[in-house]
Amino acid sequence: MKPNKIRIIGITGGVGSGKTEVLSYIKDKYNCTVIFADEVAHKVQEPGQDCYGELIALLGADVLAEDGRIDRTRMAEKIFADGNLLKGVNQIVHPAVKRYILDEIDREKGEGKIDFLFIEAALLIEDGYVNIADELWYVFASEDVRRERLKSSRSYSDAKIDGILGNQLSEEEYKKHCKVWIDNGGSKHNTYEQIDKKLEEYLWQR
Ligand SMILES: CC(C)(COP(=O)(O)OP(=O)(O)OC[C@H]1O[C@@H](n2cnc3c(N)ncnc32)[C@H](O)[C@@H]1O)[C@@H](O)C(=O)NCCC(=O)NCCS
Ligand SMILES: Nc1ncnc2c1ncn2[C@@H]1O[C@H](COP(=O)(O)OP(=O)(O)OP(=O)(O)O)[C@@H](O)[C@H]1O
Repeated sequence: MKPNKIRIIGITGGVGSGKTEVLSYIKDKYNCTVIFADEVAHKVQEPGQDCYGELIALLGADVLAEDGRIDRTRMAEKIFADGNLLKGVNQIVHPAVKRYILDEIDREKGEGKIDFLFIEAALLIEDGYVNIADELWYVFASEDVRRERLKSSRSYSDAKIDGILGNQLSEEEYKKHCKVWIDNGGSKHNTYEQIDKKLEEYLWQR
């Protein structure tokens, strides 16, 4: 039997738009692999991994927690308030994340067992994943809705949300680059219906 051709789909959207929520539904229902760029970014920052030393050299030893790991809250406070530091961090972390993801894609293509491979990242467009994925999906909800969800579920402060939002693309930019738009401003059920419609269509076309 011919191995499946895997469709590679990048999922993007602003902070709190529902990317993780969308993917946890997809992961349970479809024959796919999901890679979360944030998780990979955290992995490559662990002691002993590629980016650890370089990040401390850039940010200072005061970002370290007592156990020697990088304290994410302290790191976020620093980098989302200082564009140059954010740029420096991105230059260190993003190439390592991309290497990891490209290796995973190669591995999955070699095995040929899944129908879809999803890559979730807030920064897919900025980081050139446009060429890596077969297509990009944009998950969106209004800023007010996202702010409310982030405050209640993650206790993010307004200042933290503002800092992150200020470093992300505008709605128009996201929409321009993404072929599929998923409106997650309503109920989860409504969002799931949009996803099923799209993915079932792809499975039928195979
Ligand atoms: C700054 C860090 C330590 C904050 O960690 P924390 O656990 O508090 O938040 P978390 O990782 O969940 O990020 C919250 C959200 O902020 C946004 N965000 C994260 N990094 C960035 C960035 N470099 N630029 C713009 N938005 C970002 C994303 O929407 C993300 O989901 C962490 O985000 C990080 O390591 N960022 C640098 C690596 C990176 O660029 N990751 C993004 C995907 S490659
Ligand atoms: N349709 C929805 N209705 C109600 N709550 C939702 C809905 N979609 C997502 N949420 C909740 O909103 C919060 C943010 O969603 P989620 O974590 O999926 O966003 P994200 O885009 O992955 O965020 P980040 O950019 O930080 O990675 C979560 O607590 C999630 O459970």
